[in-house]
Amino acid sequence: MPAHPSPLPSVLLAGCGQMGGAMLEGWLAHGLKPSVVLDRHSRTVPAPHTVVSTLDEIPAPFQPDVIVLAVKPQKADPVLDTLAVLYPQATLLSVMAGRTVESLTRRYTQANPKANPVLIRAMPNTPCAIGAGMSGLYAPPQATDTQKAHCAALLAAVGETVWVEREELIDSVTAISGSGPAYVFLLAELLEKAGVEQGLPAENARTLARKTLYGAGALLNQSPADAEELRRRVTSPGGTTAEALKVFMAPDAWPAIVPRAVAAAARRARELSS
Ligand SMILES: NC(=O)C1=CN([C@@H]2O[C@H](COP(=O)(O)OP(=O)(O)OC[C@H]3O[C@@H](n4cnc5c(N)ncnc54)[C@H](OP(=O)(O)O)[C@@H]3O)[C@@H](O)[C@H]2O)C=CC1
Ligand SMILES: O=C(O)[C@@H]1CCC=N1
Repeated sequence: MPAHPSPLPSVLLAGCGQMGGAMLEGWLAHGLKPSVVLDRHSRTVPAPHTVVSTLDEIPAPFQPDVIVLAVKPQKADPVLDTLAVLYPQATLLSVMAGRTVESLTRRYTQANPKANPVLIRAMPNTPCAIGAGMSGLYAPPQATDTQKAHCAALLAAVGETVWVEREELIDSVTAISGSGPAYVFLLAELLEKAGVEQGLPAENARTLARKTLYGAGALLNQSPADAEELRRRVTSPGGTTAEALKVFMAPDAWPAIVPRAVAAAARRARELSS
């Protein structure tokens, strides 16, 4: 990944697990103003950045441009309570599924009635770790251009970004691109298994499945053609693909299952909202 022409804003990354860690890898590759990572599991970051295992360990003068909330939604409240005292005027970028601007702001101001935070939401995905992330962002009307630019810069440094105009659309983004890599990894697992059932050695089945998803993804990314057209180009009339697609595209198969799965993810995001 090329070095960023100007360093990214300084962050306090609260939570450095799967998603926080993926973003941090990309940010470090780009160049980040001196930042602090909070995570209770030991990890290291190169100087001048520091890792703390509790918020009490943050060096007193440190004032991040953006606090990135990347803990599980169910574990956010104690973190918000302490942050509200330490950083009453913060710009917070939440990548948490579900939790709304209103619920996060309410918790923050309950913990410190003098706090006046601005919450921006984003839904990234783990390919951020290799600069191939896809993030949706939402900013409420009170967010300033600088606050939005800082948050957008962080996510643009690790992939593509789209802004959505209504907060509830972040739940839709979550169900498509936030959770989406898992759907693709599931397909890789199932193709690999099916390859073994067809008699391929396990190592071959694994390579064939992974590289097919990689190649098809890269072609989708580069080609101006619609996915549907790219699919047609593989499907010879009366050939092998058509037989497989009859199974995948049966009315009770993928055309029914994919929207149902996406709706289930979006529903769960709404359940996590408060
Ligand atoms: N995983 C993904 O693909 C995506 C996740 N997200 C969102 O990102 C957020 C994080 O998800 P994910 O990265 O998977 O979760 P993880 O559990 O992998 O990461 C969170 C990390 O923060 C640590 N942590 C939590 N609370 C504290 C605390 N008070 N002090 C110190 N460390 C703490 C956790 O430790 P411990 O486990 O011990 O609590 C864990 O190491 C979620 O809100 C999720 O909705 C968004 C997009 C995609
Ligand atoms: O499964 C989850 O809840 C998180 C949000 C999107 C991806 N992982």
